[in-house]
Amino acid sequence: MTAATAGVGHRPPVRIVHLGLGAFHRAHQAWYTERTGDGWGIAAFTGRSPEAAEQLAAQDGLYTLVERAADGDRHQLITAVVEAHDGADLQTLSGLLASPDTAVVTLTITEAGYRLASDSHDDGAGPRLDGADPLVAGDVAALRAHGIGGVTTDGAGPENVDGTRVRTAAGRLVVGLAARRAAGAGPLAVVPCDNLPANDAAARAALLGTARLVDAELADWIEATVSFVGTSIDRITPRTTDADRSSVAAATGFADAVPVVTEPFSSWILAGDFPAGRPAWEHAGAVFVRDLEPFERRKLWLLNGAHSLLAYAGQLRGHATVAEALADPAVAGWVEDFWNAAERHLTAPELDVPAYRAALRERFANPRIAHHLAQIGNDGSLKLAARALPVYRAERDAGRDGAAALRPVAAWMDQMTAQVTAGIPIADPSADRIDTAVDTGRSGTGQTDTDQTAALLAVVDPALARDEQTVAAVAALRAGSRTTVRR
Ligand SMILES: NC(=O)c1ccc[n+]([C@@H]2O[C@H](COP(=O)([O-])OP(=O)(O)OC[C@H]3O[C@@H](n4cnc5c(N)ncnc54)[C@H](O)[C@@H]3O)[C@@H](O)[C@H]2O)c1
Ligand SMILES: O=P(O)(O)OC[C@@H](O)[C@@H](O)[C@H](O)[C@H](O)CO
Repeated sequence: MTAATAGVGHRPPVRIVHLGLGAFHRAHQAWYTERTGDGWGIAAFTGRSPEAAEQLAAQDGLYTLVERAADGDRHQLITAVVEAHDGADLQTLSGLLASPDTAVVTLTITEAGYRLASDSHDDGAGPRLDGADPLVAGDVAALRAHGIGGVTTDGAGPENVDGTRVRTAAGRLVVGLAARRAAGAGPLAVVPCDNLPANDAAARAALLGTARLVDAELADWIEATVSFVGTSIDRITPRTTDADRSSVAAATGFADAVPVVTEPFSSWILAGDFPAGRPAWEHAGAVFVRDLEPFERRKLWLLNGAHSLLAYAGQLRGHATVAEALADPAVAGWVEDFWNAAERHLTAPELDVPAYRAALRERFANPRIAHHLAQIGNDGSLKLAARALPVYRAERDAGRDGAAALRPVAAWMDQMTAQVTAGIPIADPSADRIDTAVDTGRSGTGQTDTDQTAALLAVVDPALARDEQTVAAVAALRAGSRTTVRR
């Protein structure tokens, strides 16, 4: 499929730069921008490998979005992504950010992509860049050695000591924003669209943290000029499969290498300033609010928290997808218990939690969306801290035991233990620490299951791991569920 074969004429100019060209960006921000129809084009960069950009560029950025409802598929051609590039192409990124036409930078780089210190939430001071992270340290060293403006016209530029380009999203943005500053192109808005609390603060911490380690003047300029917009983003979008590609080809007649399959539901709630303008996303259903936090909590706790519970408890009970796990009465009961606990702390009337829960039951049960538990279970050490433990803390503060909110954590521990034991790789930035923690409880070490529970909890939340009552409660849940696990 190309623009010519698809009958697509004039394409809009680039006004949005996106980092993290994955399925979700194409199902969500690109879809909203397309629906708005006011002529904003997107230049999207991959995160870690050029493949997705090469595939999309070969189709002139065009792809099919499949809205997969319980009763059928609806196909739509998306034209809003007008350029697709390898994320390592700093020259193109710098050129686009140096243009005053570019007004917005969106991000879907995963929670792990922000490279934040895992104990950030302990001191209450907000998110903080992990300067000791090897990728961050490598980028900082490269940028110091070569200079931020060292991107040459042939695309060569600041390279890490091992010869690879700047690799973190924040490092790349720092290079691009230096070019923008030098060109006098003015302010812009950074709009993170990843599932983490206060994602505006996370993006700010990553970007300013990196800039401060490299060039204090540039950091001051970013602080004064760049706006960080908080978002709550929602649209269940599983990884595209070969079967999806075949069904799209059969339905549309186009051999699309990178279609995206998503649910009909979509939500985008935003709070913050757009100093250089933005598409009228509200015309496509986005909602702009002053206070994002209640909406963000509702989504992260009820949807993503339940997803994590389903991912670990579901896999332990032999299920592969969300719909399958939810059809298991034991798992569904644990989800309802978790939601009951969370709902007690989601009291703003505009949240309408009963309706939100009813919609979630229906969305999760969509039998035609095969959302794999293994994909959702990735990076659990980061996700649980934001999606389950805040509910536990709120319950404890209210004088209750909060056990229902510890179940996702207990299930994660059992799933991690099962994976390590079976030699199944763990996709998590703390995989090595998880491995070591699982070993804590092995026979012959003289340590107990409780020691293992404490060691695993320390990977997720070091402060809670020092609380004996919490460790005992998680250990009790693990012991209780082992008797019901079907292998
Ligand atoms: N898929 C969904 O249902 C959904 C819904 C809401 C929000 N999100 C958010 O979007 C993110 C991406 O989801 P997706 O479905 O597009 O996944 P995906 O695997 O299709 O794409 C992930 C993208 O992030 C990039 N990336 C991965 N790790 C990175 C890193 N460490 N640094 C920089 N970039 C990195 C990848 O290269 C890729 O471009 C999620 O992690 C989540 O925060 C996803
Ligand atoms: O995308 P993640 O990895 O942050 O979380 C996995 C899922 O819970 C998530 O993708 C949801 O499907 C999504 O947040 C729905 O809007």
